[in-house]
Amino acid sequence: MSETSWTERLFGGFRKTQQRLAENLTEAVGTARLDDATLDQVEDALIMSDLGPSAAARIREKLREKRFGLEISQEQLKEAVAEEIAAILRPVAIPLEITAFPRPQVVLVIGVNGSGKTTTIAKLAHLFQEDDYSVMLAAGDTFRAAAIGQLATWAERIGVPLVRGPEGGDPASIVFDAVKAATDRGTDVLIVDTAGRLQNKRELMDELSKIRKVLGRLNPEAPHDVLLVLDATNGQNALNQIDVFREMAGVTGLVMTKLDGTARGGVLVAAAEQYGLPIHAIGVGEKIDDLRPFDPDLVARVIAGVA
Ligand SMILES: Nc1nc2c(ncn2[C@@H]2O[C@H](COP(=O)(O)OP(=O)(O)OP(=O)(O)O)[C@@H](O)[C@H]2O)c(=O)[nH]1
Repeated sequence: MSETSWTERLFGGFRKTQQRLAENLTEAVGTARLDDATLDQVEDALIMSDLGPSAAARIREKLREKRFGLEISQEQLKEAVAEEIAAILRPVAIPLEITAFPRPQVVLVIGVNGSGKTTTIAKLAHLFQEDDYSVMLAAGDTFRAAAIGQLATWAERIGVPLVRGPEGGDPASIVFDAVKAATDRGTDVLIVDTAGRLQNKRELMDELSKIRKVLGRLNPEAPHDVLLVLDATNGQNALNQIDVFREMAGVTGLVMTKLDGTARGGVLVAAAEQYGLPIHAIGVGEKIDDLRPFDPDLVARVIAGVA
């Protein structure tokens, strides 16, 4: 996909977030000079736009440092906010690099059901294919037949091999078979789907640690990446999931999906500020090329509504 159409899609996707922040900020700028009352309002506007108290406080502080007492128009305020959002996003906007030696690089994908996990796996596979990496998928979510079927459909559509077992099968043994198959074929990336039953933490933890153990036996470096897929429409709840999964599964990076069609895209900034985990990619739609690594400056401008 050309960068122009991705940029357009980004703007389209973040429209609701942008509107929310713009509305909230518009209310904030009542006076010509940046004073404490205005800064309070800006901070509130950022919190109401899901950027979280910590990012909001940081942005407020930076604005105060740089502009206190100076005249500021609404446009300048948005520009200044965009710059501070970019400063928060830049350190975490890190694409997922394929560096594992020996191959394959094993990417474990975790997240609650419905977060967009399966779709994200397909989109990630597609991204890697575009970079000429060979990809294999493993259907480690054996809890629901639908999950296996969905992954199989995607695998066929994008033309990547899938290692799968029966519904209720042992995820660890599927992962074992998949790593062996990927190693034999010299596949670059193996992406592993996992079950997302957060309501049964103990079982999920056991399952993940069993998968880890099997992986470790085949390759001490694996899994090389543990990606948590988050649904931006969940707002604050998405952040709680980072806490839970980090503790359970040692998350190495995030993918945030469904940034289109939600006014809660500010949660991307909250996640960046509060956790500092790499955000490898963002999803702004259901199509195969709706997931991309992101340009922090562009996304910051989109969120703040600066053209
Ligand atoms: N609008 C939008 N929809 C998305 C995005 N990513 C995934 N979806 C949709 O979200 C729904 C759930 O996605 P799945 O990939 O099935 O999510 P999952 O986490 O695997 O969920 P289960 O299959 O229920 O375990 C699907 O209808 C996807 O098309 C996105 O970035 N934007």
